[in-house]
Amino acid sequence: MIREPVSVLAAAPPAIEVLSAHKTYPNGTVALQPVDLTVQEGEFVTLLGPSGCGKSTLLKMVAGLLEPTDGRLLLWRKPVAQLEETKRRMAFVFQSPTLMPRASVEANVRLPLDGRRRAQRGRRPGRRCARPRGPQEVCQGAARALSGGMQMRVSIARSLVVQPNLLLMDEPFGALDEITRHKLDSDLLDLWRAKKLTVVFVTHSIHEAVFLSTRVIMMAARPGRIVEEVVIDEPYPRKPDFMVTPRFAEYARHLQESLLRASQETEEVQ
Ligand SMILES: Nc1ncnc2c1ncn2[C@@H]1O[C@H](COP(=O)(O)OP(=O)(O)OP(=O)(O)O)[C@@H](O)[C@H]1O
Repeated sequence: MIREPVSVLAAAPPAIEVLSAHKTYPNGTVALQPVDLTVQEGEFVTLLGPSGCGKSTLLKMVAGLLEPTDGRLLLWRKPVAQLEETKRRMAFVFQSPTLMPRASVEANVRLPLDGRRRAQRGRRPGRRCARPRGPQEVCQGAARALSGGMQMRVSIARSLVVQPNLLLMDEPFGALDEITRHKLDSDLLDLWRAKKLTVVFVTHSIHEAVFLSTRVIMMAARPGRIVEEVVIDEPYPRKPDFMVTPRFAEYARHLQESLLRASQETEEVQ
C-alpha cells in the first residue's frame, strides 16, 4: 500500500515541480536542503513533519511568496515567479483567517475581486457567485461575529473567488476544535473533487493527513528535507467512517512511526 503510484493520477500533467530547490534564510538558517517534489494535477498532497522541518517554507516557495536560494519551482511547467497568469490560478490559505473584522462576510469574500481591473472582473465570477452561500443576515453581518470555524469557511470562500486551480493551505484548521476540523476537512474534500483542484496542505495532524490526502510527504528538520512519501490508496469520496477502519489505523500507525523517526533525527542533530 505504500509508495505505489495512484494509477488515475499518474497520467495527469504536473501542476507543481520543485527541482532541487533549497532555502537558507539571511540569518544563516538552512530551512530546506535541496528538495525535489512533483505534484500531479488533481492530487491532494499533504506535508507532514516535526516543527521547523520547512513545511511552510516549501509551501511559500511554491506560492512564489519566498525565493529559493537555489533550484527551480515550476507551476504548470512555467517558473512560478514569472507568470501573472500562474498567480491567478493559485490561492493561499493561512492558519489565521485574516478577515477584515468589521467588514461584512460578503465584502470579505469579494476582496480579491476588488483589486482586479473591471475588464478582468467581467470574465471572473460575477456578483452572484462571489457571494457566499448562506442566509442573508450572515452574508451581510460583520465577520467578527462569526465562530472560528465559520471565519475559516469565509477565508476559504475568499480564496476560491478567483477560481484557482491550485489551493495551497498552511495549517488552515490547526486552531479549530476537533469536531469543526472534521467537518471542514469533509467540506474541503467535497470542494476539491467538485472543482477538480490540486491541493497542497500543511498539517500537524496525522489523522487529517490520512483522511484527506492522495499522498503524504513526510519531512524532517535541521536541515529540512523530504524523508518519505506515502500514497493513501483509498477511494473517494471518503466518509468519516473511513477513520474507524483498520486500513486507516494502518496508515496512521505507519505515519506515526515515520514522524517519530523524523523527530528523533531532528533531536539528534540539535
Ligand atoms: N524568516 C525566517 N528567518 C529565519 N529563519 C526562519 C524564517 N522562517 C522560518 N525560519 C526557520 O526555518 C526553519 C523552517 O521553518 P518553517 O516555518 O518552514 O517550518 P515548519 O515545518 O512550517 O514549522 P511549523 O510546523 O512549526 O510551522 C525553522 O528552523 C524556522 O525557525
